Amino acid sequence: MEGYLHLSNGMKYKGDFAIDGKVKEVKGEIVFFTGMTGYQEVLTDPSYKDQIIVFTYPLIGNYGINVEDFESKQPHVAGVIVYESNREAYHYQAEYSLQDYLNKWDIPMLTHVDTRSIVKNIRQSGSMPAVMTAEREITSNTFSLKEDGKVAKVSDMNFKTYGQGEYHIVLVDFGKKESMLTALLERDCKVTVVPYNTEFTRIKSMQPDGVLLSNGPGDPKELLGILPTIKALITHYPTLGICLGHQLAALALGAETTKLSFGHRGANHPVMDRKKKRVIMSSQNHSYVVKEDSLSATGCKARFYNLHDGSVEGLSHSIYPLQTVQFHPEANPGPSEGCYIFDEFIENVKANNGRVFAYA
Ligand SMILES: NC(=O)CC[C@H](N)C(=O)O
Repeated sequence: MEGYLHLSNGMKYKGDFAIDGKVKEVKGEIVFFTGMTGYQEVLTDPSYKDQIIVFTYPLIGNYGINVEDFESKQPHVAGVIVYESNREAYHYQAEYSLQDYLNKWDIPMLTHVDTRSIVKNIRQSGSMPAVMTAEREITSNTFSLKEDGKVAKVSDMNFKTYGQGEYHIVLVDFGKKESMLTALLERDCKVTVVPYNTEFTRIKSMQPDGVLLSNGPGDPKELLGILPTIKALITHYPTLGICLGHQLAALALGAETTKLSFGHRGANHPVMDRKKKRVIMSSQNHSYVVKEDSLSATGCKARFYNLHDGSVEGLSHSIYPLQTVQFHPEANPGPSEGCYIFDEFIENVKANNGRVFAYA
């Protein structure tokens, strides 16, 4: 069925909705992902909450959707744009085709649009509001987006403990990917997942050996209210911050964040680790970055850099056992070359030996 993608800069693309019935109109910030595979993990990564995602690889869906590679219980994107999508799934583990899976969750997919042209547009105008609809013409006020409150929508508000490992890690859930939990469970941890707004005293009463601040959707500055808790955690426990968790740790220590024009979303972003003097390929999904020139009074130093644009990709701290990364060391999708960050975190946890420190 004929359909349209409208961008707020005035561009319009005609395509086919991959659905037989009625088309649902959706709007969201439009972003693009450059990996050739990994669409299942992308769709179910809560950091993509309410975004419209363009997959740049021209054939998406050929291995279907399986039950093992979900990063959360449901897809979070508002809509999907691909050049061509397989109607059938060709993989022994496939439980659904991509189209059936998206239909099940009432998420529209527009196909046979010129995805290269869309991406060029996003690269020029930046990520922007977009509308997917059956309507050829829309009014400009259709583009107004409500972008706040996404973390509250995706954070699990229940407290749950997983595993029986030696090290007790509290994972603060801003919209976590399952792979982060798995990475800890594989490293002899018991993990308690707590809601994003859990108070410091409650976490302290759980006697953690370390804290993981997870990834999550939206602008980190929306969460200014919880920065005192983040600072208290960083100054009491070995802490690892990933993506949104990295941005929140930086803000809590007095640094600044800013929004990139069109962000980094893909599975082959080269990152320099200045400590190890090596380059790793990384999986990425973010719009915001920590500003390097805001680090001077924070005690943080940029350890990792993105080799495409020089932006900060991770921090270390001169006093606290704090590590943060903007990229995704848990991979899924993408390379796991950065997974040594989890090993370093566990080393910090071991070295601290259950001590509750309290730096001034
Ligand atoms: N994956 C993430 O945690 C993303 C962090 C933040 N929402 C950003 O876009 O920069």
